[in-house]
Amino acid sequence: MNKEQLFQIRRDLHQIPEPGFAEFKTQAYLLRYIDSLPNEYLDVQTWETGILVKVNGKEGNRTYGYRADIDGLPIVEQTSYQTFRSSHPEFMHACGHDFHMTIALGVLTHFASHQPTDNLLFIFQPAEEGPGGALPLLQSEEFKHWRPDEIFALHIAPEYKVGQVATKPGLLFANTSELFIDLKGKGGHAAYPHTANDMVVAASSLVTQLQTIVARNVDPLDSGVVTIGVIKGGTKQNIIAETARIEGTIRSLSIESMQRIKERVEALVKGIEVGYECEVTIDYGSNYCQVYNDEALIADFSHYVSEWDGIEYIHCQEAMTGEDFGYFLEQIPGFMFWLGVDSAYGLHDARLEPNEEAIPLAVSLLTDYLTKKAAS
Ligand SMILES: CC(=O)N[C@@H](CCC[C@H](N)C(=O)O)C(=O)O
Repeated sequence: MNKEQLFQIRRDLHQIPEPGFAEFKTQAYLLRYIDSLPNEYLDVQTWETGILVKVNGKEGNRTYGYRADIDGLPIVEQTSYQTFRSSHPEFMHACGHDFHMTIALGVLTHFASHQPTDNLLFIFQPAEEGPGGALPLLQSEEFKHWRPDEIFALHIAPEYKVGQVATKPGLLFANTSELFIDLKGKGGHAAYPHTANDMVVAASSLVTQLQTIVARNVDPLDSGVVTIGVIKGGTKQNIIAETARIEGTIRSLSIESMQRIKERVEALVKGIEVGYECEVTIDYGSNYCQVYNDEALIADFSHYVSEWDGIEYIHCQEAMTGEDFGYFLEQIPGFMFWLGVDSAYGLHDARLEPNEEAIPLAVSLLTDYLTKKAAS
């Protein structure tokens, strides 16, 4: 498959970003492409809006899994793309899942006509950005039936150059928990604040207090994040808001800090209830466990990458990003790595423009890596 074909696939997918578990057009596109491949060695199953493709090896003693996530983000695209901008105005592939899928299809295309010795499993997984497709997929009969012995995945990294690959043994990504807080008070006329109970004021105070948790309650030698991405409340400038909602995410490197942060959120919320005479409910949404790379497999992969012409291997630090791929790694030995795509704008930025040259490079690297793995 040449690089223009890969770029075209990426651009097609870029135009149809969809929410988690609603990746209908994406699934249809992927299935159409997979159906067009030689199918002598392939078996295909769908699971929800995801797809599992098994390449049956000549001997098939082991199975190596490669996972690509397929959902988009609720971001209004602001890239300079003229011809392949998102056709879903409120959604964008701003986390590189269009790259992840294209690379998986590129590698799959090779193995559809070059039968490996062992089996390969390509996993197109929904809902990585939330509520999380990995855990229910792992529990599904479809996955159990083809469960791999080893598994890996990549994530694009705007901060690295094309040709750089970065990862580390052990902890790579943080534990995460979503955070949704609903506040209910008493609405009223803007001119009579003493008769009402203003949830805009209560929510504002809570957001400020939440920012003290990492600074004052998390061990400075550990790491934590409390980010509030959304604050909503009120209906009109001269009406006191009866309700407000705060949406955010909590991150920690250790499980103990996650527990501690949640205890502090709950304590601060109790204070708001008393102080502002309102009712507050907390919902932690979906939680992802850490991404923990298998040490022996990273030693093997880093050695392999370092020997590969045109790729620089970087031993990176852990990051506070989250990934439900961590659930695969809890059960199956494997690893995740960053793939450099050299964008001036980062992940979850409406202007993210990853360099497409990273796609053919990753396809060659992984095709070669899997050829060696599945033949050894
Ligand atoms: C790689 C990446 O950006 N992953 C997302 C995962 C989201 C987890 C969950 N929805 C949350 O917000 O806690 C990330 O934001 O790190």
